[in-house]
Amino acid sequence: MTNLLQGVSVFLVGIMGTGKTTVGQILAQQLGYRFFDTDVLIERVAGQTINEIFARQGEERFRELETQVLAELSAYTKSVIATGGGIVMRPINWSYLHHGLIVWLDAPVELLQKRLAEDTTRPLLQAADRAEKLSSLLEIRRPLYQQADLQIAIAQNQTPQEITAKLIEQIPTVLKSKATPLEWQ
Ligand SMILES: Nc1ncnc2c1ncn2[C@@H]1O[C@H](COP(=O)(O)OP(=O)(O)O)[C@@H](O)[C@H]1O
Ligand SMILES: O=C(O)C1=C[C@@H](OP(=O)(O)O)[C@@H](O)[C@H](O)C1
Repeated sequence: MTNLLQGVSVFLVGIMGTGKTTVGQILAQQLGYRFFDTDVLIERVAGQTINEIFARQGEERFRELETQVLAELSAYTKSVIATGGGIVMRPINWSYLHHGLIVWLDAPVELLQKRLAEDTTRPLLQAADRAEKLSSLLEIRRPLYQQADLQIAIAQNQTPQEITAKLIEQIPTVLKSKATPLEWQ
């Protein structure tokens, strides 16, 4: 399975709740890759939760830490990296994401709203109008997610295992159509 990607890392992008962490862990296991979650690493570096970083130091500080963690991860091979939903917003982050295969998990907003209805860990969704906030974030970011190498459309009731299987099935199509950067050879 690893041969398919020749050790190239996979970066999962997409809005909050699409399943980057859930799918990423299964994908890593199936590829025989390591798994990393940028949010977990940010919390470790800062010694605070994501909520605390936003509340005490603000979103800009969180974005700086996110870029710092991503820069370090981009040097790794054989890794699946679940990124935070806002990672696509900073142009510099794309230079790091392009070290690997960028996969967009694209779930309908109604599904995300249902999944995150009770969530308290995402500071951008703490407002009373969380459903609208999620929709507007998705609209702003959609053109950026579309820059990914591969888009995986997620349907209602699809299990993480089914989504992972679909992703693995589609990898060869994108590897063929993408020029092979030197570090991939
Ligand atoms: N395919 C799926 N079917 C049902 N629930 C899912 C699926 N993928 C993720 N979830 C659930 O949705 C929530 C958000 O998933 P998560 O992997 O944390 O998303 P992300 O990392 O993209 O924010 C979690 O509670 C997770 O268990
Ligand atoms: O969309 C965003 O800007 C964010 C998404 C979160 O990650 P998930 O996409 O893993 O929830 C986390 O990085 C932070 O709360 C900000």
